[in-house]
Amino acid sequence: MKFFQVHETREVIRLIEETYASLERTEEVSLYQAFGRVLAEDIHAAEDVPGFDRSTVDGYAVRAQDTFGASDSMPSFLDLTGSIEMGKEAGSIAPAKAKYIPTGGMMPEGADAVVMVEHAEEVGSLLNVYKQAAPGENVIRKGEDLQEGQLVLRRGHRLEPQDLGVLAAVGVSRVKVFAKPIVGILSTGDEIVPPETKHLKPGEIRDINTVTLGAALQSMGAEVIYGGTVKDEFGEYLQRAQDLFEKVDLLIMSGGSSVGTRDYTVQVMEALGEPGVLVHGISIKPGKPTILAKAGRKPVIGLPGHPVSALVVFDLIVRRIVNRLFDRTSHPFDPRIRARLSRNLASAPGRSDYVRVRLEKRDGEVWAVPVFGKSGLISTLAGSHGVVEIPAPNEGLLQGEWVNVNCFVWERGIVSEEEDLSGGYAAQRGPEETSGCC
Ligand SMILES: Nc1nc2c(c(=O)[nH]1)N[C@H]1C(S)=C(S)[C@@H](COP(=O)(O)OP(=O)(O)OC[C@H]3O[C@@H](n4cnc5c(N)ncnc54)[C@H](O)[C@@H]3O)O[C@H]1N2
Ligand code: MOO
Repeated sequence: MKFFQVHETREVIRLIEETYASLERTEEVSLYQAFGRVLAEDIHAAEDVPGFDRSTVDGYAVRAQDTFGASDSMPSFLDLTGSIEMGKEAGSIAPAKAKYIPTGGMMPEGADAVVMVEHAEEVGSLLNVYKQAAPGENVIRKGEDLQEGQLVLRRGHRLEPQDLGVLAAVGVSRVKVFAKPIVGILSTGDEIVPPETKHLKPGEIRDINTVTLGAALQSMGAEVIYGGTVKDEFGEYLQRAQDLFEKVDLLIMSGGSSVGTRDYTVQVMEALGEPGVLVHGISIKPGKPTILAKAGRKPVIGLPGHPVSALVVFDLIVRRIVNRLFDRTSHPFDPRIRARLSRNLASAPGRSDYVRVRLEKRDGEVWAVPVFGKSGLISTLAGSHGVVEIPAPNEGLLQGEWVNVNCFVWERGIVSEEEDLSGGYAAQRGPEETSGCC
């Protein structure tokens, strides 16, 4: 065992990638149950979306060239040859003809633009057009949304509401997703009692980490088994850990990770199975006494008892392990925002510091205001919006400096400098195609 030989964060992240494997357990769910689940297959569009040219307005389907030069004082005169009904075949139009078309209606063969009703007037069987239309105006082209054969969503992508819309559009009503990883949480400490405890005895404190870690896990799409609290007694601790370990894909233990005489977490982890403890100590603050182990194929993690440390380490390290379990590869967005630091921050070189900050808007700029306090004070975390990292080689950051604030947005993928931020959409569009309505 590497007893408190601290490892650098980067080294630990690499080890996570190399050591813990995807569960490769999948299931099929309907679109109605797919929100928040992680895709276990690439999805290709089996057909064009839409499958036909459609109008985006209520108006008249025309050949654009028949309207060229039209204005209030010099309208174009077209023959009105009927109406298109929603969900029905649209037929065709000949030159100098027009058909009424509702929003979403199918464009008739021969028409390439729609004149809005506001810009035209029916006079008997004639249509006066007062504004010229450009080819393609007010029309969504066949396949403009998605093209047959196109890769639309990638394996490893978490399904958001808009993704479910894409699946519905291409007619995929059931999808293969990764099974939810089952994660067990066990909190240790003689002083820790359940949050429901009305009256605390001297020396007792209520269990904070079980609920904070559980919620963070749930927001990532994991299924949580709450193991409750266990006393600092090796036999009982091991028994409870073993019972929980049998039921889960990942076991998280909070507390007892340091080097106190009753800190049994390392011993319990070693006893759960080979290869045992891989890392005891990371060069970060808070969170130094974090433990990473593996028993058989399963990851077992020991988090520091201090509530701030436990949640900050979850965000930085454990999130990666959970994502690994369902092979989650892509990121819906970058949760870091740029802000200016409101005061100097000192740091000891050789370890990465994660300083809690509150975000404030001052004169149109976002400022990161450090929230100081010991890592045992959960209220400091509740009063923060994220953390600023002071990387290991740095001795601090200066007031007014622009920094990245890693916001506490629990549901998200991993974002680091090296990783691409393209999101789950396989299709990348040019900037000129990203704007516009309808
Ligand atoms: N001699 C040293 N002592 C300590 C070191 C060290 O390097 N040398 N590291 C300190 C750091 S840093 C941390 S963090 C803590 C971590 O200790 P443990 O993981 O062993 O945690 P405990 O001692 O069990 O608890 C620490 C603290 O947190 C409270 N706690 C524990 N579990 C919960 C919970 N579920 N909910 C709320 N609060 C909890 C506990 O009562 C203690 O006050 O070690 C330092 N010591
Ligand atoms: O994990 Mo400890 O909080 O570094 O103070």
